[in-house]
Amino acid sequence: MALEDDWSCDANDALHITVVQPGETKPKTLSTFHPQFTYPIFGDEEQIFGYKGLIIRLRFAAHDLRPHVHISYDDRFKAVADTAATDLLGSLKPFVPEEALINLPDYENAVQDDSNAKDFTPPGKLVYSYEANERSYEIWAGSLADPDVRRILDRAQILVSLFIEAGTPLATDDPEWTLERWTVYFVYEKVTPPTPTASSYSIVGYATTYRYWLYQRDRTITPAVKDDAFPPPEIKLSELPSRLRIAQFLILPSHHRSGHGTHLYTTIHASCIADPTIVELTVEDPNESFDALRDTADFCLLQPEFVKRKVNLNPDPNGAYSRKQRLSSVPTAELIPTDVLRDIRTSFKIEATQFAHILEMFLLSQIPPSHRLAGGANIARLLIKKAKADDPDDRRYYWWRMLTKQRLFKKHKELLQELELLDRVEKLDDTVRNVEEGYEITLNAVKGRLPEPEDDAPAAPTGPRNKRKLAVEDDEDEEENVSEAVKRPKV
Ligand SMILES: CC(=O)SCCNC(=O)CCNC(=O)[C@H](O)C(C)(C)COP(=O)(O)OP(=O)(O)OC[C@H]1O[C@@H](n2cnc3c(N)ncnc32)[C@H](O)[C@@H]1OP(=O)(O)O
Repeated sequence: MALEDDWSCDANDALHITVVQPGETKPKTLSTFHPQFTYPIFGDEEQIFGYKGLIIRLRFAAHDLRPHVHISYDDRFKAVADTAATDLLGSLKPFVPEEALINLPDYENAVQDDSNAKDFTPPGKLVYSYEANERSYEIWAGSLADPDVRRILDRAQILVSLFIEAGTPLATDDPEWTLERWTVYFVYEKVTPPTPTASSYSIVGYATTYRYWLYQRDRTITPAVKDDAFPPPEIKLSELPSRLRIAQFLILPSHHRSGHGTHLYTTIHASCIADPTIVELTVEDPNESFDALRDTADFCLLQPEFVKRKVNLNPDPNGAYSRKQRLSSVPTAELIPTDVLRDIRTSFKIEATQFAHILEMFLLSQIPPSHRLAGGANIARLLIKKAKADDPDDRRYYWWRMLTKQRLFKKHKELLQELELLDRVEKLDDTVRNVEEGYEITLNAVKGRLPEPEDDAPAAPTGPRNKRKLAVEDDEDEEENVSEAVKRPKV
């Protein structure tokens, strides 16, 4: 134990990632940061044994990401029987390209005297430019079938293991027809070159996306055996109706919370909307911070459309309030304009569950804060009065909870039906409360980004930003669980 304590160190602390560019006489550091994860490389404990004062420096050239690994330490444990220091190069080799293992002076010379750097442009095509904090940025996109895209992606991919939990690098040596399904987006800052021969591009982040075919059965056609020519004409995957899926999405830590992720996501979304063969945008296993980014971006996109199309909850569905009837089911089509909403969802190409979340957020935002949980709404009274509450905003809030519960129930029906009735009611109640708390956080985050509300319109809530708590887990494609502690922030 004592031996391990003396000679062990935290792998995340030992690994330093450094972005470099040419300096006056040798490369200089632009930014340095630590990884979020090293378990794929050094094991679940993220510990390295056998070194004192260990620094593993992983360098990237700012423009073309030319990589380099340099290892230094003060002392190394001398092997005793079968106890030996971690084989650092052996652990790193599967994750870094061979070119990263040259000696440091050669690497520094290659970066300092790179004769191609001055004319470097990111691979693919320039698709979007923007300014932030008086600095200029560009987003470039190219197919993975392009060798220049593959070269930069191969260099960048170690970052996937270091920053995306359960993320795995892409195989870039697949056959061309499958590489063509992938588009890689790069975000670069346009910088003043530090030397006359240096590049004016500096990496900020990147994302990979792929198309996958969407099976759509035309029910107006009765299947029949056809006498078509054989072999059939070549099918181009890029022309078939598809979903677009974001696979890896990464902004370097030195650029976090400056809106780059939002620009990148919005650019990918805009490309889906512009492409008639793409039916909707989906995301592969998003984490909590990506969900926060996606929710804020989608809310800002859809909110003006909801306002323009006058989407709101009808507080008196089917005249139920006036007739004081007890309804046996949630009258969805009377509460919300389902046709208008279907039209908005398909034209904005947003996946159904994500659209439901954004719609629920919007409908919640239309109820004045004092009639919502966050503003101290009297839930006990609401549960007695239900749809017969006197105030239309109380009725709206009642129906908002019912609609949200209905969606949650449908989605988690099998799991919920395993519970006793009282437990089921309690679980749904907890879940809808957690969902609402999560929505309030997003509404709070988008406050400054949307036009100011009219005087009589409800304002977005204020309050501290806290972590979202959930009772039911959600994932677009995978089996879902009812649980207390979940990775996904919403249901
Ligand atoms: C499909 C996948 O790859 S899932 C994995 C996603 N990638 C990673 O987790 C890798 C490491 N992390 C990152 O690359 C970045 O933190 C990202 C991509 C998640 C976010 O990128 P950023 O450029 O920082 O996002 P951006 O500045 O546009 O944030 C927009 C909004 O999203 C929300 N948001 C972004 N990051 C976070 C976070 N860590 N926690 C909570 N909310 C967040 C905030 O509301 C933010 O607005 P605000 O800063 O005005 O409050």
